[in-house]
Amino acid sequence: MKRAAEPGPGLRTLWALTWERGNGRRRLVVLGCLTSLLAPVFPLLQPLIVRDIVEGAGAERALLAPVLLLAAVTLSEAVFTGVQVYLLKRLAESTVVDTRQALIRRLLRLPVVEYDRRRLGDLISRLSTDTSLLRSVISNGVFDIISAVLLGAGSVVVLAFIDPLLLAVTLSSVLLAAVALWALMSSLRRISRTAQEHVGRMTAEFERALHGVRTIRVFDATEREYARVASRADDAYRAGLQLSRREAVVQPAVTTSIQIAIFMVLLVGGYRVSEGSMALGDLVAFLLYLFSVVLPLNQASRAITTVQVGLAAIDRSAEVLSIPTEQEAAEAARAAENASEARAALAGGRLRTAPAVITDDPGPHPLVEFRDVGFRYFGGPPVLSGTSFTVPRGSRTAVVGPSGGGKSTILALIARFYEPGSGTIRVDGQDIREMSHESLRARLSMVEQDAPVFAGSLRENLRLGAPDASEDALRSALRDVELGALLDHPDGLDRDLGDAGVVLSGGQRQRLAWARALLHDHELLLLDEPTSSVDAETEWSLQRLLSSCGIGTTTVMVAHRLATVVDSDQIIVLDGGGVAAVGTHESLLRDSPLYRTLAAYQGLVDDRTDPVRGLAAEPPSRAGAQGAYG
Ligand SMILES: Nc1ncnc2c1ncn2[C@@H]1O[C@H](COP(=O)(O)OP(=O)(O)OP(=O)(O)O)[C@@H](O)[C@H]1O
Repeated sequence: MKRAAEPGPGLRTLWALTWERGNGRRRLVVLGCLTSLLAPVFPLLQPLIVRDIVEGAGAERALLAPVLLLAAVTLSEAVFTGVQVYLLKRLAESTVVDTRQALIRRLLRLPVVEYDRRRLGDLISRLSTDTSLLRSVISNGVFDIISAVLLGAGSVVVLAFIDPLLLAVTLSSVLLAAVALWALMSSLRRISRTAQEHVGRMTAEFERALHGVRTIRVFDATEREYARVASRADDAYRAGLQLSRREAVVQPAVTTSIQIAIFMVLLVGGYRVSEGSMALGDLVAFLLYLFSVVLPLNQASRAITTVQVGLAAIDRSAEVLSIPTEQEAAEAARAAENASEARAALAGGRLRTAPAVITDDPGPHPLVEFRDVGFRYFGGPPVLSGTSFTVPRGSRTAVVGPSGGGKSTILALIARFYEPGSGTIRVDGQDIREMSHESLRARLSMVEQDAPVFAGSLRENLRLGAPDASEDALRSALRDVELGALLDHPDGLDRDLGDAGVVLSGGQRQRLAWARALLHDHELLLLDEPTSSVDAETEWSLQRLLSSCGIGTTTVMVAHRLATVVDSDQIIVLDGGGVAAVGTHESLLRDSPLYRTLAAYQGLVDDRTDPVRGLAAEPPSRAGAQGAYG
């Protein structure tokens, strides 16, 4: 993996972002280049005209023509600069918006494991802060450097014609400035990248603090959280200081060497004019050209800073843009697997011609099938190993077991948020790796454990998975989940639910998630503890709703409270990363010691011993009480 502060291929990415990705922008890039090439023409012409005027005044020639020419050139330069600024700003804005959209597109499509691994605040800062820096690279950076280099080079050529000796004197001190600039350039990008990474971490810490602001208040942790975020701000400040120290050395070095160059020209040139070996007009022109050499140096030093800071930001954007999307990662994995299968087949003397279609049993397929599935989260211990079970079509299947046993993981694997490490998952007889994520998910609906509600209106939340649902359908879905009272609010479906649905209670949020899931067309409903935040009465009505969901709907429900799943068609008991037992409530009570223990702990049966684990022989008698087993 690339080291954090290592400069990446920023210029190449900049080229890709401005040119390769934007057909409509190419015209702007060409015009930007042309204007940058032409911009030095004006300051190169002006000193020549001034020299004519000075010499004409000395020789008492008519001055009107050169003065008018000077005025025309100066005016044209002003207009030209206006056009150039507009073109470059437009190019910059258009590149920034495209890059932002590309980042958003990718950031919303990364494999779920990437969100687990990364800090969300850092991803957000790449989208906001880093793309803003990209703007200045284009509008004030790269093209300024082109103009400055051309103007400097052009001036040097003209200076060589006017007075080579004076030029040699000048260049010796300008060289000092160039060396100082080079020194600045080499370290700037690395330090900028570090500074931007610190800003990313600061944003991530801040996002964490805002996310849990109530918990932080209750635990009186505001000061400590402030210290965490502030220390990240301090890190960014220190990197900024490092940058400033370098600039503090380089900027005066550049300015001083420029001053020395001017003094030298005045001294040597003045002396030569006084002794008659140089015309006054030449000295004036020389001085003006000298400004054309040294001013671009200053301009270049600012532009180089901008470009280096911006390139560091582009590196960070490029890093995100190079992460494969969920679909790309799956395709790459599939291609690698096919290649290795083909190699193995070739080595064995046969070549597979078609993907293996899996049908051990010719009868109707179960809707979901896990066969020997093994899975571990990135870098973690195994969560599932050799897990096999089937979910018959139209059935209500429950998954129960100890907390942390992998119940939610099973739902995440069915929804293909993660790829299994081994084994196969099939939906409707087809290996889900052979399906696109979209086509798989088009068959699913889900109520997640923490039932996220999105900032926005009630209507927007309901329409998330059913954008075409009618108003009546939305209202009736709300009534189905006992949320009809929300419609009494004066804003009705337009009611704003606040950030993460803060205006709703926990139970209301969960019921809203139910309504959203039911509105989305689905064959398979995945429910992850979908009644954990609702009262007993609502729980009962949601269960009834589930029963009346319609023939053809298959549900897989993770549950802690066994009371909610006793009438399931089958209950899968997970333990130790595998399936400990499968059956109905009654058969499991009879055959599965673990299930009997869970049921006893929740007061569903009167079994006062724990035959499996030898735990306390007195489980809480309260129905629904939850202990170590959920
Ligand atoms: N995104 C993740 N990254 C790393 N490890 C994870 C992740 N999600 C879950 N785990 C780990 O995987 C294991 C199984 O988690 P999972 O959420 O599937 O259990 P569960 O049976 O649903 O638990 P609970 O009943 O408490 O909700 C746990 O040890 C958990 O720490």
